[in-house]
Amino acid sequence: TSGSVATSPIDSSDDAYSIPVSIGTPAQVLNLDLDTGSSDLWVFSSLTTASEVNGQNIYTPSKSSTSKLVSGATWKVKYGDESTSSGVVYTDKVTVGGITASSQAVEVAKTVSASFTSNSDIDGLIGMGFDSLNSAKPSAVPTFFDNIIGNLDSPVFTADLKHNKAGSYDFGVIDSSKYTGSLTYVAVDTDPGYWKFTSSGYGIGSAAFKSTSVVGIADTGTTLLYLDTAIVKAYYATVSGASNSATYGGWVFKCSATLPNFVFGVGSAKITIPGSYINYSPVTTGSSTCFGGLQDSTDIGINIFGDVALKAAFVVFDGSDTPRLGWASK
Ligand SMILES: Cc1nn(C)c(C)c1CC(=O)Nc1ccccn1
Repeated sequence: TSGSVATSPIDSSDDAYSIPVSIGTPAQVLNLDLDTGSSDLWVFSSLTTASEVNGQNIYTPSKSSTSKLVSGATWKVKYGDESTSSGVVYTDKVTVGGITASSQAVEVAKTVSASFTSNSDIDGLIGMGFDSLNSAKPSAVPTFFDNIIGNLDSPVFTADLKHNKAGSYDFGVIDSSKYTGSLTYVAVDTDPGYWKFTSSGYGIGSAAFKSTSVVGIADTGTTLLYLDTAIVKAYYATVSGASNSATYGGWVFKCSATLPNFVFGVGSAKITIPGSYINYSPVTTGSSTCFGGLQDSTDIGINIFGDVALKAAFVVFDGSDTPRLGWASK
């Protein structure tokens, strides 16, 4: 089988991209953030502390004839930005893009942290990382990709994220109409569980491409592009008035600034991120100071090719016995 689901940015800053996911019988449709940087499928639910629910769609297991409690199982996930959620585990039927996992572990939240409560556009996450990142106890539960991969025509899913418009995630098929040129594949290191790869270098504006290994993760669940200090400083050195602001916790500049393109290498291929994608958003609504879409990864401890980078490319997440990433321009 193969399938495709539209994915839409949740706001004008492309802060996250959601997909409709059907859970249970009859179907309860929730808008989940497909996240290649984590491996828990968790949802706002009828069990979530009422004061922590703020407009999200919820999954009510008791209303589904196919839900089953996984006795004794709990989960607690903590993301790099310190956001958290935790709860218990059910299995139920889950359908994405016409593809069904008949007994998918659905991690039902009993509590979520403030940043999830305040985002009414996201009803949970669907993790598409490797099982080692799954937080369920006493044992990890399989991801949606784990559960469908054996039925897919090809053991892959692809990401075609776009700026300010709907894109798509495809499962089991590589749609060559969605990219230009050819795909360049690079090896993935699945330790500790991310889609971790090595970029072959970078270029800033019209400057010469710098061949250098940049290890990072392809992470659809992270908004921005986070890279090493030297690269980030070199980039913002070309933006007059840019500064690394303690107030705002990162690089800022005048919203009227013209930003250079940023190129990153994948093998011999090059992906160009338009400078406009790096003008992420005003620091506060209406401000003339804007926060950069490229930020320093030092405090994170790993480079993250988040949505700012991914939306400039067509990306194949190849889950074959030797996982790899395919990259193409579009
Ligand atoms: C690792 C990291 N440090 N910092 C500052 C950020 C933003 C990250 C990435 C991150 O937290 N991503 C995330 C958050 C919630 C849900 C899914 N992914």
